[in-house]
Amino acid sequence: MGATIRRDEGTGEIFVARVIHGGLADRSGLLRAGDRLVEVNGHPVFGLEPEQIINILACSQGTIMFKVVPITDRPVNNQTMLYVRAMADYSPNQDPSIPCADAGMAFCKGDVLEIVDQTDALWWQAKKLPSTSLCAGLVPSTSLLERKQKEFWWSQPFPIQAGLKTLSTVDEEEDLMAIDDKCVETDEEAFESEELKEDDSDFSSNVAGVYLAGFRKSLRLCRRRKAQASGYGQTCTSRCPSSCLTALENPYEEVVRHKRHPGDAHRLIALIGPSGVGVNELRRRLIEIDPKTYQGAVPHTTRPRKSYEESGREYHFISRELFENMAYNHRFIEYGEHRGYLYGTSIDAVKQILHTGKVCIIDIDPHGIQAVRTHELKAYIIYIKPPPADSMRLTRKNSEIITNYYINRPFKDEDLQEIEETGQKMESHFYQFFDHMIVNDNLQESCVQLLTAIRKAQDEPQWVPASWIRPTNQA
Ligand SMILES: Nc1ncnc2c1ncn2[C@@H]1O[C@H](COP(=O)(O)OP(=O)(O)OP(=O)(O)O)[C@@H](O)[C@H]1O
Repeated sequence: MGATIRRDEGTGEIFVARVIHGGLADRSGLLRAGDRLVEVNGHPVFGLEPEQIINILACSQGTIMFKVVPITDRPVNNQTMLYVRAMADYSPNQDPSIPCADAGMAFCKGDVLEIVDQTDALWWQAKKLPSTSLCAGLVPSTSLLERKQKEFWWSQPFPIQAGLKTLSTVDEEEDLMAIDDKCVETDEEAFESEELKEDDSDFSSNVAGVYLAGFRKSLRLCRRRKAQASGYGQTCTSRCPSSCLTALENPYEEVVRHKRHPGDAHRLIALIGPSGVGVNELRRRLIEIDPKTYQGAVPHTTRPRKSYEESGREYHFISRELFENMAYNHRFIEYGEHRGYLYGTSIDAVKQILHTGKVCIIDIDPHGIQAVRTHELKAYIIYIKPPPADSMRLTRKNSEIITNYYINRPFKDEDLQEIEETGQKMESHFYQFFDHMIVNDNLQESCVQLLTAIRKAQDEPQWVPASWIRPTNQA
């Protein structure tokens, strides 16, 4: 019927506890939360348990008659519409504390919910969007879900701090020894020459005079090692202690429907995915298709400039002191150290491209998420998901992967397995931050999907955090 009842334990009286928005009782307009129930089909209900009253209802046929004493002070519904993105999963069937599991609504991380009633401090009523259902369902309020999350937190098998690792599992020291012993491909000299090779392949493909910056292998290797050494969560915590944890712990994030004004800067496009899935291949192809529209951010480094390099083209070459200063002032989306030099992608390098009217497309790893989900960058985050291992084995037959030890070598089964596992962990921890997902199976199709998603992100209304549109001090 779309209503729940409760018994006042002191007096034995039965009251309508809540009327579900859009349900039968609500549509009839005859029952309100707070009404006192006196009789059901002629049976006095005073002193009965709610279950006994439900039994009377269940055995009734045809018209059901309620005798009620209406509540005198009807609460005025002056609530404004609230839309939130769920940052956690919820299942009413596994929640013993829900007043009525049948009236509950399950949701998953990333779902957008329309909160239609917040009168109850513990149980809100919501619809999942897009929704065709007239009837709302019960969901825990923010404070209740926070409480539940804290209880749940201790039973998590993978707390965020230790949840993810990258393709290699050895620690930094073992790693260097392994390089000396087994893998001559990546000793310093070979690495340098690989960088040179990379210069040929990356920077000579300067389409229409545009250099493809931000694809340097040293930058990608540095990220891989940093993640390996510290774990995504820890790095994140140390870099952005308050904002990051707040976002990870908030069970709901208020969102609004927002369409970019044609005169505004484009939204930053951030690709994320397990190392080796093809994030950079997709990014590179996109820029090559239309370099006048798409561009990568030029990274910063403290390594010395080589004779053929230009500052601001391959990298912004800066001193260690300046780099550390920028890091201290949170000017980097992410940064790390590789072979004694610092590398990073700065917020200003992204803004520089956005100000030219182009679409800036970068790749980030999970600890860069909070740095790009801001009012000024309004990042649209696209998760590049690995296809099932069998399919990957086929499509990657002739492809090569960068690992900690080898610059380019054919994919092995353990790489595919590791990409799949890392992808699963990424999804399970960070799915709520992904605006779109592309399964990178067939490369051509993935490119088309990427182009379409980016166009939609720039030109069609999207759900974005409300703080981006009504910035607060915290945002
Ligand atoms: N759909 C695909 N089909 C076949 N090969 C692919 C596909 N996507 C990517 N590749 C190839 O897989 C290899 C790894 O891709 P890429 O370098 O883009 O990885 P990545 O996700 O950027 O990871 P990392 O930054 O660690 O290198 C490359 O050789 C690339 O050409």
